[in-house]
Amino acid sequence: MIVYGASGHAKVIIDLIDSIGISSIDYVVDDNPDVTSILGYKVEHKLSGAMTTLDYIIAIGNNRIRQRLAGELEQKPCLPLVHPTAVVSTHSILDVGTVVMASSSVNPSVKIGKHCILNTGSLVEHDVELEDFVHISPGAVVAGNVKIGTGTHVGAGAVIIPGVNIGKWVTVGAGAVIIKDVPDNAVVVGNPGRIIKYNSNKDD
Ligand SMILES: CC(=O)SCCNC(=O)CCNC(=O)[C@H](O)C(C)(C)COP(=O)(O)OP(=O)(O)OC[C@H]1O[C@@H](n2cnc3c(N)ncnc32)[C@H](O)[C@@H]1OP(=O)(O)O
Repeated sequence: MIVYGASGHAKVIIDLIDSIGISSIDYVVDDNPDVTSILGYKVEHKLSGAMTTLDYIIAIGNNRIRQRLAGELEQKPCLPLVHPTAVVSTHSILDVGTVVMASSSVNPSVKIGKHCILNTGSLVEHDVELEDFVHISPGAVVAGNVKIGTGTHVGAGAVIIPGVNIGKWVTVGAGAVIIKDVPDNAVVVGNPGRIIKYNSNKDD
Protein backbone atom coordinates (compact mmCIF):
# COMPACT_ATOMS: atom_id res chain seq x y z
CA MET A 1 0.00 0.00 0.00
CA ILE A 2 1.07 3.61 -0.60
CA VAL A 3 0.42 6.19 2.08
CA TYR A 4 0.06 9.65 0.51
CA GLY A 5 1.06 12.36 2.95
CA ALA A 6 3.60 12.59 5.77
CA SER A 7 2.01 15.09 8.14
CA GLY A 8 0.51 14.68 11.62
CA HIS A 9 -2.61 13.04 10.19
CA ALA A 10 -0.38 10.60 8.28
CA LYS A 11 1.24 9.60 11.59
CA VAL A 12 -2.16 8.57 12.95
CA ILE A 13 -2.96 6.60 9.80
CA ILE A 14 0.43 4.85 9.77
CA ASP A 15 -0.08 3.99 13.44
CA LEU A 16 -3.54 2.61 12.57
CA ILE A 17 -2.10 0.43 9.78
CA ASP A 18 0.68 -0.80 12.07
CA SER A 19 -1.94 -1.58 14.74
CA ILE A 20 -3.88 -3.78 12.32
CA GLY A 21 -0.64 -5.75 12.12
CA ILE A 22 -0.71 -6.51 8.43
CA SER A 23 2.50 -4.58 7.81
CA SER A 24 1.26 -3.46 4.43
CA ILE A 25 2.96 -0.09 3.96
CA ASP A 26 5.22 -0.29 0.90
CA TYR A 27 5.82 3.43 0.41
CA VAL A 28 5.06 6.76 2.05
CA VAL A 29 4.95 9.60 -0.51
CA ASP A 30 4.92 13.36 0.14
CA ASP A 31 5.79 16.23 -2.19
CA ASN A 32 7.60 18.18 0.55
CA PRO A 33 11.33 17.45 -0.01
CA ASP A 34 12.13 18.50 3.58
CA VAL A 35 10.27 15.50 5.01
CA THR A 36 12.50 12.46 4.71
CA SER A 37 11.04 10.00 7.22
CA ILE A 38 7.95 9.40 9.33
CA LEU A 39 7.55 6.92 12.21
CA GLY A 40 10.49 4.92 10.87
CA TYR A 41 9.31 4.86 7.23
CA LYS A 42 11.38 6.52 4.51
CA VAL A 43 9.43 9.22 2.63
CA GLU A 44 9.59 9.18 -1.19
CA HIS A 45 9.04 12.37 -3.16
CA LYS A 46 8.20 10.96 -6.57
CA LEU A 47 6.08 8.11 -7.85
CA SER A 48 7.99 5.30 -9.52
CA GLY A 49 6.59 2.67 -11.90
CA ALA A 50 6.49 0.02 -9.16
CA MET A 51 4.07 2.12 -7.15
CA THR A 52 1.39 2.37 -9.81
CA THR A 53 0.07 -1.15 -9.17
CA LEU A 54 -0.38 -0.67 -5.41
CA ASP A 55 -3.55 0.50 -3.72
CA TYR A 56 -3.38 3.69 -1.67
CA ILE A 57 -4.67 5.61 1.31
CA ILE A 58 -4.68 9.41 1.26
CA ALA A 59 -3.35 10.48 4.65
CA ILE A 60 -4.09 14.19 4.29
CA GLY A 61 -6.56 15.82 6.66
CA ASN A 62 -7.64 18.67 4.36
CA ASN A 63 -10.86 17.52 2.68
CA ARG A 64 -10.39 19.48 -0.55
CA ILE A 65 -6.81 18.27 -1.05
CA ARG A 66 -7.94 14.69 -0.37
CA GLN A 67 -10.68 15.09 -2.99
CA ARG A 68 -8.28 16.60 -5.57
CA LEU A 69 -5.68 13.87 -5.08
CA ALA A 70 -8.30 11.10 -5.28
CA GLY A 71 -9.37 12.55 -8.64
CA GLU A 72 -5.80 12.54 -9.93
CA LEU A 73 -4.61 9.10 -8.81
CA GLU A 74 -5.07 6.23 -11.21
CA GLN A 75 -4.43 3.40 -8.75
CA LYS A 76 -7.18 1.88 -6.63
CA PRO A 77 -7.97 3.29 -3.18
CA CYS A 78 -7.60 0.75 -0.36
CA LEU A 79 -10.52 -0.85 1.43
CA PRO A 80 -11.66 0.99 4.60
CA LEU A 81 -9.10 0.93 7.42
CA VAL A 82 -10.53 0.37 10.91
CA HIS A 83 -8.42 0.60 14.07
CA PRO A 84 -8.65 -2.56 16.21
CA THR A 85 -10.18 -0.58 19.10
CA ALA A 86 -12.90 0.98 16.93
CA VAL A 87 -16.35 -0.59 16.84
CA VAL A 88 -18.10 -0.64 13.47
CA SER A 89 -21.49 -2.30 13.12
CA THR A 90 -21.61 -5.14 10.65
CA HIS A 91 -24.88 -3.57 9.49
CA SER A 92 -23.13 -0.41 8.27
CA ILE A 93 -21.27 0.30 5.05
CA LEU A 94 -17.96 2.14 4.68
CA ASP A 95 -16.64 2.99 1.22
CA VAL A 96 -13.04 2.83 -0.03
CA GLY A 97 -10.30 5.05 1.35
CA THR A 98 -12.19 5.75 4.58
CA VAL A 99 -10.40 5.50 7.94
CA VAL A 100 -11.89 4.83 11.37
CA MET A 101 -9.46 5.81 14.11
CA ALA A 102 -8.96 4.38 17.60
CA SER A 103 -11.91 4.24 20.01
CA SER A 104 -14.46 5.43 17.43
CA SER A 105 -17.89 3.86 17.05
CA VAL A 106 -20.18 3.46 14.07
CA ASN A 107 -23.62 2.13 14.96
CA PRO A 108 -25.99 0.18 12.62
CA SER A 109 -27.51 1.30 9.32
CA VAL A 110 -24.83 3.93 8.69
CA LYS A 111 -23.58 4.70 5.19
CA ILE A 112 -20.19 6.37 4.88
CA GLY A 113 -18.73 7.53 1.56
CA LYS A 114 -15.23 7.45 0.08
CA HIS A 115 -12.10 8.91 1.70
CA CYS A 116 -13.85 9.96 4.92
CA ILE A 117 -12.09 10.34 8.27
CA LEU A 118 -13.78 9.23 11.49
CA ASN A 119 -11.18 10.54 13.86
CA THR A 120 -10.16 9.32 17.29
CA GLY A 121 -13.03 8.78 19.71
CA SER A 122 -15.75 10.04 17.37
CA LEU A 123 -19.25 8.57 17.52
CA VAL A 124 -21.49 8.09 14.49
CA GLU A 125 -24.97 6.95 15.52
CA HIS A 126 -27.56 4.79 13.74
CA ASP A 127 -28.94 5.70 10.30
CA VAL A 128 -26.39 8.45 9.63
CA GLU A 129 -25.29 9.15 6.04
CA LEU A 130 -21.94 10.78 5.29
CA GLU A 131 -21.04 11.66 1.69
CA ASP A 132 -17.46 11.47 0.36
CA PHE A 133 -14.48 13.37 1.88
CA VAL A 134 -16.19 14.16 5.21
CA HIS A 135 -14.02 14.51 8.33
CA ILE A 136 -15.52 13.89 11.77
CA SER A 137 -12.88 15.20 14.20
CA PRO A 138 -11.81 13.65 17.50
CA GLY A 139 -14.57 13.35 20.07
CA ALA A 140 -17.38 14.64 17.85
CA VAL A 141 -20.83 13.08 18.15
CA VAL A 142 -23.11 12.66 15.14
CA ALA A 143 -26.51 11.60 16.45
CA GLY A 144 -29.03 9.33 14.71
CA ASN A 145 -30.50 10.08 11.25
CA VAL A 146 -28.11 12.96 10.53
CA LYS A 147 -27.02 13.55 6.90
CA ILE A 148 -23.73 15.28 6.09
CA GLY A 149 -22.73 16.45 2.60
CA THR A 150 -19.49 16.03 0.66
CA GLY A 151 -16.35 17.59 2.09
CA THR A 152 -17.82 18.80 5.38
CA HIS A 153 -15.53 19.08 8.39
CA VAL A 154 -17.05 18.56 11.84
CA GLY A 155 -14.67 20.04 14.44
CA ALA A 156 -13.37 18.39 17.58
CA GLY A 157 -15.99 17.70 20.23
CA ALA A 158 -18.90 19.08 18.20
CA VAL A 159 -22.36 17.57 18.65
CA ILE A 160 -24.99 17.27 15.93
CA ILE A 161 -28.43 16.45 17.27
CA PRO A 162 -30.67 13.78 15.64
CA GLY A 163 -32.17 14.29 12.22
CA VAL A 164 -30.21 17.40 11.19
CA ASN A 165 -29.11 17.82 7.54
CA ILE A 166 -25.72 19.43 7.06
CA GLY A 167 -24.74 20.61 3.57
CA LYS A 168 -21.60 20.15 1.49
CA TRP A 169 -18.24 21.76 2.39
CA VAL A 170 -19.56 23.04 5.72
CA THR A 171 -17.20 23.69 8.64
CA VAL A 172 -18.61 22.95 12.09
CA GLY A 173 -16.42 24.65 14.71
CA ALA A 174 -14.84 22.78 17.59
CA GLY A 175 -17.36 22.28 20.39
CA ALA A 176 -20.36 23.52 18.40
CA VAL A 177 -23.82 22.12 19.04
CA ILE A 178 -25.80 21.93 15.82
CA ILE A 179 -29.56 21.85 16.37
CA LYS A 180 -30.90 22.74 12.91
CA ASP A 181 -30.05 22.23 9.23
CA VAL A 182 -26.92 23.96 7.88
CA PRO A 183 -26.62 25.17 4.24
CA ASP A 184 -23.71 24.33 1.90
CA ASN A 185 -20.35 26.06 2.63
CA ALA A 186 -21.45 27.59 5.95
CA VAL A 187 -19.05 27.93 8.89
CA VAL A 188 -21.00 27.38 12.11
CA VAL A 189 -19.77 27.82 15.67
CA GLY A 190 -21.13 27.88 19.21
CA ASN A 191 -24.06 26.48 21.16
CA PRO A 192 -26.52 26.66 19.58
CA GLY A 193 -24.60 26.74 16.29
CA ARG A 194 -24.72 30.02 14.34
CA ILE A 195 -23.34 30.81 10.89
CA ILE A 196 -20.40 33.24 11.06
CA LYS A 197 -19.35 33.12 7.37
CA TYR A 198 -19.15 30.92 4.26
CA ASN A 199 -16.20 28.87 2.97
CA SER A 200 -14.67 29.66 -0.41
CA ASN A 201 -13.72 26.64 -2.51
CA LYS A 202 -9.97 26.94 -1.96
CA ASP A 203 -7.75 24.21 -0.46
CA ASP A 204 -7.44 26.00 2.88
C1 LIG B 1 -6.42 15.34 15.06
C2 LIG B 1 -6.91 16.75 14.85
O1 LIG B 1 -6.34 17.68 15.36
S1 LIG B 1 -8.29 16.98 13.87
C3 LIG B 1 -8.56 18.71 13.70
C4 LIG B 1 -9.77 19.17 14.42
N1 LIG B 1 -9.88 20.59 14.18
C5 LIG B 1 -10.82 21.35 14.73
O2 LIG B 1 -11.67 20.89 15.47
C6 LIG B 1 -10.77 22.82 14.35
C7 LIG B 1 -12.16 23.39 14.06
N2 LIG B 1 -12.00 24.76 13.72
C8 LIG B 1 -12.54 25.80 14.42
O3 LIG B 1 -13.25 25.61 15.43
C9 LIG B 1 -12.20 27.19 13.90
O4 LIG B 1 -12.12 28.09 14.99
C10 LIG B 1 -13.23 27.68 12.83
C11 LIG B 1 -12.96 26.92 11.53
C12 LIG B 1 -14.66 27.45 13.26
C13 LIG B 1 -13.08 29.19 12.59
O5 LIG B 1 -11.77 29.47 12.28
P1 LIG B 1 -11.42 30.89 11.59
O6 LIG B 1 -12.06 30.95 10.25
O7 LIG B 1 -9.95 31.05 11.64
O8 LIG B 1 -12.21 31.94 12.47
P2 LIG B 1 -11.66 32.94 13.60
O9 LIG B 1 -10.67 32.27 14.50
O10 LIG B 1 -11.25 34.18 12.88
O11 LIG B 1 -12.97 33.22 14.46
C14 LIG B 1 -14.06 33.97 13.97
C15 LIG B 1 -15.04 34.18 15.13
O12 LIG B 1 -15.62 32.94 15.51
C16 LIG B 1 -15.30 32.61 16.87
N3 LIG B 1 -14.98 31.19 16.90
C17 LIG B 1 -14.06 30.53 16.16
N4 LIG B 1 -14.08 29.22 16.42
C18 LIG B 1 -15.03 29.04 17.37
C19 LIG B 1 -15.50 27.89 18.04
N5 LIG B 1 -15.01 26.68 17.75
N6 LIG B 1 -16.49 28.05 18.93
C20 LIG B 1 -17.00 29.29 19.20
N7 LIG B 1 -16.60 30.43 18.58
C21 LIG B 1 -15.61 30.29 17.69
C22 LIG B 1 -14.09 33.48 17.23
O13 LIG B 1 -14.02 33.73 18.61
C23 LIG B 1 -14.37 34.72 16.39
O14 LIG B 1 -15.34 35.47 17.06
P3 LIG B 1 -15.32 37.10 17.03
O15 LIG B 1 -15.49 37.46 15.57
O16 LIG B 1 -16.48 37.48 17.89
O17 LIG B 1 -13.98 37.49 17.56
